[in-house]
Order: sequence, then C-alpha cells, then structure tokens
Amino acid sequence: MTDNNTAVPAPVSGAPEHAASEFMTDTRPIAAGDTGPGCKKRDPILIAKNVTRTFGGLKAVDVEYLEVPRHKITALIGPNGAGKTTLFNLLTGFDVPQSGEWKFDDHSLAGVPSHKVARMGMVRTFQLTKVMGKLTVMENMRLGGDSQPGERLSKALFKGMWSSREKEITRQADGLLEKFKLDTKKDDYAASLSGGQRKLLEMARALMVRPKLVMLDEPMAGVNPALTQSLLDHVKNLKAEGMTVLFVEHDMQMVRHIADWVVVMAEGKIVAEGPPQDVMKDQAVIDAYLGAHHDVDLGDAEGIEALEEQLSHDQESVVGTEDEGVIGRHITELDGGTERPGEPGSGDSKEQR
Ligand SMILES: Nc1ncnc2c1ncn2[C@@H]1O[C@H](COP(=O)(O)OP(=O)(O)OP(=O)(O)O)[C@@H](O)[C@H]1O
Repeated sequence: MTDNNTAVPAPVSGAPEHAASEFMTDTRPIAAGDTGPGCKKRDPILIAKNVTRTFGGLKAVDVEYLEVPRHKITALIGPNGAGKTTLFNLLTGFDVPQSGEWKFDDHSLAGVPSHKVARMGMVRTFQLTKVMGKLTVMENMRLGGDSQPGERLSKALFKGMWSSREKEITRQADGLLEKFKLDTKKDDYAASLSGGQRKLLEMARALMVRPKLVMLDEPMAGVNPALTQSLLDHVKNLKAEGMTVLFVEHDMQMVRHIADWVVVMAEGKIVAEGPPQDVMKDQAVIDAYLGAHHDVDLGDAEGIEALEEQLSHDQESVVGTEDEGVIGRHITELDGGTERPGEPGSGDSKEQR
C-alpha cells in the first residue's frame, strides 16, 4: 500500500454501526463533579493512586490520583520529560513503580506483568514501534493473537480446537489488515514498511486481543500528513466500537480533533485536566505546551498546508524524512530544532532503557 490512505476505516470487529453511534453521541459529562487535576469520573475504566517512579534523584512520575474515563478518548499531553511514557510503562507492566496501586476494570494491576495486562484487555503501542522487522506483517499479527486468553491450554490439550483457533486468529488478522489497508503487505517483512505503516501495524496487532483500553504512545509521530487523517479516523473508530483510548500526543491541534478529555502532565505530576476546549483556554498550558503554531489547525488538510507553507519559509525548521511528515517537523521546531529523545538518529531508545 501507499501512505496515501484517507479512507474512513471500517469497524474492527464487524460491530453494527448503530451500536457504534451510542459511544460517539454520548454527551453526558465525563467528570463526576468538579473538573481539575485528579478529578473523579462518572465511569472510570482505570484508576491510579499514588504512582511514583524515580530514576536516581529524579521523580519521573508522581501521580497522586488519576481516573481514565471509559468509552472516551483521553489525550495525555505535556512537555518532553514530563513522565508520560514512564506512566504508560508503569500502568502496563513494562516498568515497576516505587509505590502506587492502580486498577483496570476493578482488577488490581500492580505487579501484573505486561503480557497478562494485555490479556486482561489493556494494550499499548510504543513511541518507537515494536513490530518485528524480520517477521512478516501477518506473522506480527499472529503474535498479537497468540497472547489471547487460554490459547496455550487449548493448544496443549485439544489439537482440533487449536486448529480452529488458528483459523480464527488468521481470519481476525486478515480482517484487521484489510481495515488498516495493510492486506497487500501481509507477506512482506515488517522491516520493509514505512514508519507510518509500522504505526498502523502496531495498532492493528494490539487489536488482536480485542482490548477494552488501548494506550497509544504518540501514534502520529513520524507519520506523513497523508496518513495522519487516516490514523485519526482509526483512533476515533476504536471509540466508536466501544473501546477506551488513552493516547500521548504533543500536538494540541491533533488532540483537539479527537480527544474527549485531556490530561496534562508536567514534572511527573498531573497539573491540569478537562475537556480539550477548556484545557486549551488555560494560558499556562498554551504557553508551555502549544507553542508558536497553536492557532494552526492541523486536523484538516488546509491547516496542514498552511503550516507546511509557514515552515517552508522557516530556515530553522528541520527538513523531515519522507515518513516524518509535517507533525514531526512541527514538533521538532517547537523543541527548538533539536532532535527529540527516542526519535530516529537520536541514539535514544527510551522503551529499551
Ligand atoms: N530508564 C530511565 N532511566 C533514567 N531516566 C529515565 C528513564 N526513563 C525515563 N527517564 C527520565 O524520566 C523523565 C520522564 O521521561 P518520559 O520519557 O516518561 O517523559 P515523556 O513525557 O514521555 O517525554 P517525551 O514527550 O519526550 O516522550 C525524563 O527526565 C527521562 O529522562
């Protein structure tokens, strides 16, 4: 496929369209009372209390209280080093906190390893994708399906049942690959995919466990403008199908287009939260996180073209790679023209630190 994909995605699970609309049209308040850092939600799917993680003398995460609203798209924003990825790592069992407890759907997750967290229905993607380059696209998908509940037991005990499970995994993978427009690539090595396609593959693979909560770490970073709208549609579609989404994003314009709720982190703490329109009015948030181009609307083609035009006259702005796209260049510029940690060439692979 090419990254020139702007089609609206079909449902992941074949869920009926009318069922989807109920999640898209629910306008009831998200907060249970007053809005503000650590506020209670009407229907939280994830609740974290006193989660802390220090590296040497640095308190990377110091989250007193956070609730993530069910069936909503929540954006987690904040400057570089705010602790967003570390919080993702802690909540999903990829790292261990110094203190804290958190519950997903009323199940305590403290001490639960990442693969079990995924099986319980809470999956995440990475800022630097973790697709297996030496496996084909389909093999990557099947790896996602292999962590489904009970598969090892059924494989061991019932050969017949396993082969029907195999077929089901393949059918499910085929459906997702088609939806993400990666079906023509299914026999290609994942290493041959563009950055944007790898993001799509990682998202598709995460959906193999039929999750309830999908956590996306900078899904748009490194994705070219043509694919950006498609990715936004995929994220919105997760909600339409009844999933909850928590995603890290640097660009507030992106956030405004798809988020129902925004949580702002700085220096490890939750410093603001609320509906995007309210959080965007907060001058401190604008000054600290939105930067010079906060008035440019990146969620539609005109906004992107306008920003491309602006950046093309800006000697300081870094010329991106084919896959980096305008968003990556925009962020790089906001960061003062320096490479961001974890980006190609930075020599910094945070998930592997
Ligand atoms: N394994 C580690 N060892 C030491 N320090 C770490 C480690 N992981 C994260 N940090 C530090 O913890 C702080 C929070 O980092 P984190 O990557 O969570 O921030 P972030 O908000 O995700 O940033 P970005 O927007 O750049 O991705 C940073 O100061 C970072 O350097």
